Amino acid sequence: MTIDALFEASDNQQADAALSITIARPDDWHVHLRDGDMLRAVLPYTAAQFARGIIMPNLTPPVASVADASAYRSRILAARPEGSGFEPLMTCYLTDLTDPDEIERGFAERIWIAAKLYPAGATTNSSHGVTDLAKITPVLERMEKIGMPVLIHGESTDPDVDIFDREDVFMETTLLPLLKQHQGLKIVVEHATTSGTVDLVRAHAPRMAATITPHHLVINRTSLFQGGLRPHLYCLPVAKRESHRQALRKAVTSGESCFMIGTDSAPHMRSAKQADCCSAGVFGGVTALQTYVQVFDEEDALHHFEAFASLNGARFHGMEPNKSTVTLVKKPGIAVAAVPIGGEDIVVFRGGETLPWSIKA
Ligand SMILES: NC(=O)N[C@@H](CC(=O)O)C(=O)O
Ligand SMILES: [Zn+2]
Ligand SMILES: [Zn+2]
Repeated sequence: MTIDALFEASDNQQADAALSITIARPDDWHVHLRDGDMLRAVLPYTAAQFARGIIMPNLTPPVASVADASAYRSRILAARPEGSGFEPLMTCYLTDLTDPDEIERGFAERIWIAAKLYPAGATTNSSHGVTDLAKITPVLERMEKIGMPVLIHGESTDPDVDIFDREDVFMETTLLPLLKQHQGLKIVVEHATTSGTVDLVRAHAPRMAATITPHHLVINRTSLFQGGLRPHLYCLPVAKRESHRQALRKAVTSGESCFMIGTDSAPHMRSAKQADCCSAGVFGGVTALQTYVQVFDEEDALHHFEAFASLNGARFHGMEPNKSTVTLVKKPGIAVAAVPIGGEDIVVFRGGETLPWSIKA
């Protein structure tokens, strides 16, 4: 990693010094690429930022077998822009009916590298998720045995639990017992949003880790209501109060190896967001690295950026960091405001805004 003053000729031909940082190319350990036209529209943005990505399996129907995952992987590879070496890392969607032998076969054949646990009804396309953890005990035992991580959307699905408490309640009522029951199981808490969650993850590292999104580092729950209701900032888990955002910023910039990038870039058509019942998901893939590096800069922690962005996730998943690099420059840039699909579009998180950091072309 190098942190430098980069000299570039500016418009008026004077040499301006801009802060820059060069790191091993990052990976995105949690991304939704969808399928079909949407896949083809959004993949180039993720492939421009990241070398590899853990692809979420919540399609309809879900990616729940070796054959499904293998076919989906081929569709992603076929949708890559020309010359892109982006590598999709597949996951299996756990259901009440998941077969431990199928799980092991996909892992042994390197078709998938992890399984995704959605409590049924917790989030977008989770209706086929697990209704009761007891139903997948043999699956989790097998995963523990073969060293295959489970990636968890950690929110309680009890309708009586306040939406802002669902993550903490899940950790208390479901994750703690799970940790006890499966003491060797590797667990990633996806899109952590509370101070309680990051503390829990720290306490159980290194077999436990967490992904943290760019949006949860820059918005809090008040942002959702800034001047009116902001559907494009609505995702699950919903953004929490400011003290939690501060705890997340501390966690990612701390240098601790249990925290890694996971954009949770989750595209939905504008019409699905600006609707009577807005779909959950923030499309952050286009501005992810610009946002993350800005946070590290603001927290005076650029020296810890490469660990979070490019090393911690690879180490957790037993992979080498990428050999290629990316350079980010503290030079204002404007990302596209929306990505068109057919006659419609998908609104980009922080798109159209002037961001203080850019990716060097
Ligand atoms: N994060 C979200 O709000 N939505 C995700 C699902 C998920 O990751 O929970 C999606 O698929 O749209
Ligand atoms: Zn989720
Ligand atoms: Zn997600």
